[in-house]
Amino acid sequence: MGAPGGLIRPVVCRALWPQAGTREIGAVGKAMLNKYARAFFTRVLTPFAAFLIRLGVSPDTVTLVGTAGSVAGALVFFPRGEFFWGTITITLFIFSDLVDGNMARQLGRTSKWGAFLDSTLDRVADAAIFGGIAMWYAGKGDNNLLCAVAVFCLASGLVVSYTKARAESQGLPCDVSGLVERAERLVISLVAAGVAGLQTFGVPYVEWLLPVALWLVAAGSLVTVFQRMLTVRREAFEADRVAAGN
Ligand SMILES: CCCCCCCC/C=C\CCCCCCCC(=O)OC[C@H](COP(=O)(O)O[C@@H]1[C@H](O)[C@H](OP(=O)(O)O)[C@@H](O)[C@H](O)[C@H]1O)OC(=O)CCCCCCC/C=C\CCCCCCCC
Ligand SMILES: Nc1ccn([C@@H]2O[C@H](COP(=O)(O)O)[C@@H](O)[C@H]2O)c(=O)n1
Ligand SMILES: [Mg+2]
Ligand SMILES: [Mg+2]
Repeated sequence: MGAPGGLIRPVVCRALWPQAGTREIGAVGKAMLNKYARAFFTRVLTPFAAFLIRLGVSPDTVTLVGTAGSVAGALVFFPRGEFFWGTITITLFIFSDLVDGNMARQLGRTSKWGAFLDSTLDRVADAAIFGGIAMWYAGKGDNNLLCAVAVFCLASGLVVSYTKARAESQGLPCDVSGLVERAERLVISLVAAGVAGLQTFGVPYVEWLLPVALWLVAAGSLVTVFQRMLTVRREAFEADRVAAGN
């Protein structure tokens, strides 16, 4: 998980920038879904997480199996244009990303390794999802422009996440999620892909949804990269100023 809600005290940042020592990021720092939907899904998924714990399953196993299932769903179905079944498969597995952390918290075993594994494998699943869509448009979907937009979604999504990871590795809080973080990227793309996939069953007028979603995610991710970069730029300048004693 990125920054948990509540009080954040990054040790390095505090040393560099004492007045930034206590930051309430829970309310302001999260995009819409992470802010509102996460609490709901936490309540819904907690009994399932408890059930897996009773079976002796570890959070890391859930992280790994969830990613493997999402990647398989994306790379088996999407390149063939089977968007309905691809989306159903990915959706079944991708909620593991909300279950693994829930299990770790119930066990009182949240760990730095778990946080690293969770975030790193998020990138793998995201790459497979947008890569699978790009492969469809590069092949039978036969649309170079949409292939490029899907590749842009893939790359910009990675950059969105990288901005935060790189800032935090320097002790700079990146306490703005921006317009489109991971949950938004996935919900917009997967809802559109799933509904567009109903075309296979003869549902008319749905095929335009996926292109629209891709353009939205691409534009939103670009805005988000700038939002995060500007936030980190401000914080980096301030930290440098304080370190220089000005
Ligand atoms: C007509 C059919 C309509 C169907 C409607 C279905 C509606 C479903 C609607 C909503 C589902 C909403 C689920 C939203 C859950 C959001 C909760 C949330 O915010 O979780 C966040 C979490 C990501 O956070 P992490 O902390 O684990 O990871 C961080 C993240 O990777 C950061 O990346 P960044 O944001 O910066 O790019 C990193 O920086 C950070 O390091 C890292 O820790 O959640 C997720 O990512 C998982 C979200 C799951 C989203 C599931 C989407 C599935 C939705 C719909 C599928 C619809 C299927 C439709 C089929 C249609 C058939 C007709
Ligand atoms: N295998 C794992 C996965 C996650 N964690 C911890 O949970 C946090 C992420 O929570 P989510 O609700 O977003 O999944 C993560 O930062 C870790 O602290 C873990 O310990 N092991
Ligand atoms: Mg998770
Ligand atoms: Mg995750």
